[in-house]
Amino acid sequence: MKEFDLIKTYFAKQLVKRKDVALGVGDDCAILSAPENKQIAITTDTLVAGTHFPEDTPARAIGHKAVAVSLSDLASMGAEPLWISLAISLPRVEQSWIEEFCEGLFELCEYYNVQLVGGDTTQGPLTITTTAQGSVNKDKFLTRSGASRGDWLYVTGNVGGAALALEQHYGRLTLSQEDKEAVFERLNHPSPRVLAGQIIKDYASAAIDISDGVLADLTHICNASSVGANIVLDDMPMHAAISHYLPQDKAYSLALNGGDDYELLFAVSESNKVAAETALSNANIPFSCIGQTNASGKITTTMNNKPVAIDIQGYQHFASNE
Ligand SMILES: Nc1ncnc2c1ncn2[C@@H]1O[C@H](COP(=O)(O)OP(=O)(O)OP(=O)(O)O)[C@@H](O)[C@H]1O
Ligand SMILES: Cc1ncc(C[n+]2csc(CCOP(=O)(O)O)c2C)c(N)n1
Ligand SMILES: [Mg+2]
Repeated sequence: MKEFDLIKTYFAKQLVKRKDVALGVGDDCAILSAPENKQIAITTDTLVAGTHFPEDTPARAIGHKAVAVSLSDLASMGAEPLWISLAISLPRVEQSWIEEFCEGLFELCEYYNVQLVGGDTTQGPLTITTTAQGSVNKDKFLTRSGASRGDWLYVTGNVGGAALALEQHYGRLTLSQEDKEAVFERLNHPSPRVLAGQIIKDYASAAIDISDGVLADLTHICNASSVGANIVLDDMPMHAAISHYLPQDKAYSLALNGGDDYELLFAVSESNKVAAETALSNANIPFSCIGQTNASGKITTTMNNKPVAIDIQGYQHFASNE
């Protein structure tokens, strides 16, 4: 099967058909109708085999994750997902692999009514690049730069599960079968917090999605907002399996620096605190208040009201080049 047959057989066959897509897969460009009185949020992510997912990851999980990481970026800005494009480089055509990849990809697209509107198919090392587009009400979006001193900091869900899966993958820890299944689910099937993003856009002052690690992504908010922050480790929602394998200090270091959580980290002013918490609770979204921004210009961590030092070493490409 060659390039054009692949596109026709797999990528042009999606169930989602949006009215705002005048022209989808098949021409030089897609033609999309911008929603009235809205602005478009657009984000691009690349997943490289061996860098962003273990080489033996099931195709279905890779398809899922390719959509999830981009929708997670839209979620962090409070955007509603609309369209996605897919650039895929494949070493060879293995039809069963592509079928499963498309199942993972389209399942999440269908859930969020996102249409695949175009892309590019090439031969090469397994690499997937997604560009997702979403809409926000005019000038009503979240950024990293809106936090003020004294805002409360929150995280959705829990953190560290994916990082624990990678410890198993790289042979640094040996997990029980039950824990392995739970944490590989977190690594392979992250659920983008799209609904949470829609809710907090009315209450939060700043937000980011956690891809590099809570502390590294908090650094992005703090730098962009010119604030410091203190994180209360006692309140950090850690994945339950981590404490089975690591002493407390190593558990925090892994969970807060590992990344791949795809949860939202956001700031809320004192005056919006109750309303934000009520709205998230009403929507059954798990969240934890993990600290507060301040004027220190630094990020500090405390446990039992005492300072504890945790290195901030979020995921950075090219880190090993130095
Ligand atoms: N090659 C590039 N050209 C232009 N802009 C880029 C390029 N690479 C990254 N950026 C921009 O730099 C900013 C930070 O990128 P980064 O990929 O770290 O985003 P992120 O949201 O922190 O990561 P993630 O995609 O994992 O959530 C974004 O605005 C992104 O669009
Ligand atoms: C096999 C394997 N090794 C390591 C990791 C960890 N990892 C890779 S990229 C990244 C940050 C987000 O990427 P980006 O900044 O490119 O969006 C993280 C936490 C992984 N997922 N799979
Ligand atoms: Mg992001």
